[in-house]
Amino acid sequence: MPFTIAIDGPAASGKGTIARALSLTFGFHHLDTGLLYRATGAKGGDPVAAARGLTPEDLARGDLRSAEAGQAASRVAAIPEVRAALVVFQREFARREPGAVLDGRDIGTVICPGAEVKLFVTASDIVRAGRRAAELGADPAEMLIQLRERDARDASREAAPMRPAEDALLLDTSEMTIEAAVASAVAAVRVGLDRRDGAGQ
Ligand SMILES: Nc1ncnc2c1ncn2[C@@H]1O[C@H](COP(=O)(O)OP(=O)(O)O)[C@@H](O)[C@H]1O
Ligand SMILES: Nc1ccn([C@@H]2O[C@H](COP(=O)(O)OP(=O)(O)O)[C@@H](O)[C@H]2O)c(=O)n1
Repeated sequence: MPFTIAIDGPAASGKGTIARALSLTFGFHHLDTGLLYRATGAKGGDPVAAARGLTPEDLARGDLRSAEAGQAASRVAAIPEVRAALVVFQREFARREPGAVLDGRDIGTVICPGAEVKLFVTASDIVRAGRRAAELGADPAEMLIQLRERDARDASREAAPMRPAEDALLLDTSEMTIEAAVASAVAAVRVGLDRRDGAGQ
């Protein structure tokens, strides 16, 4: 049986860092679902057609990590038909053997409500803006304005708004090192794996 880990949370909270570490630790596949929205926004033109026609080359573009691509992603991500076009690919990915880690905004609530482990990763907006500014070489104050705008849009949209699933474990990394945050996530996944293995016996 495949094992699915859903990781959601606001911008620059550490989702991708944790997801990559879990995929390495457990040998699971990893999908950064934000890239699907970033690539859709970066294509330009009709966003619904862009989402329906996404190719591996679109996802490999070098400019998808920029702050501008993040803002464009958040705008197209509010369109229900864009989200609908990306559901099947994500759900199929989530069932890959031996397991999969998906990170985004609606993984635990909409894409994989039955995921074996769900984490909602947060950090204060000032900490997140500082981390993203350091990563991109940008101004922290400007980054804070952008992250707040994007988080507000992501949380208030009607289609699959960003929110923790009821059964998600909340992980506030504001005062955690990467190592500590990863260790907490690894421990949560071990509990989930033990539960699955126990139930299967
Ligand atoms: N616990 C942490 N402490 C310090 N820096 C972190 C921590 N978690 C992530 N980072 C750094 O913050 C930035 C954003 O992390 P990332 O995993 O890309 O977030 P997300 O996927 O949620 O946008 C990266 O530069 C990453 O190295
Ligand atoms: N599952 C997802 C993933 C991303 N997104 C959207 O895509 C944008 C970019 O996501 P991302 O995960 O790459 O952004 P960061 O958290 O890395 O800054 C988000 O602001 C959301 O608007 C979404 O709506 N649903």
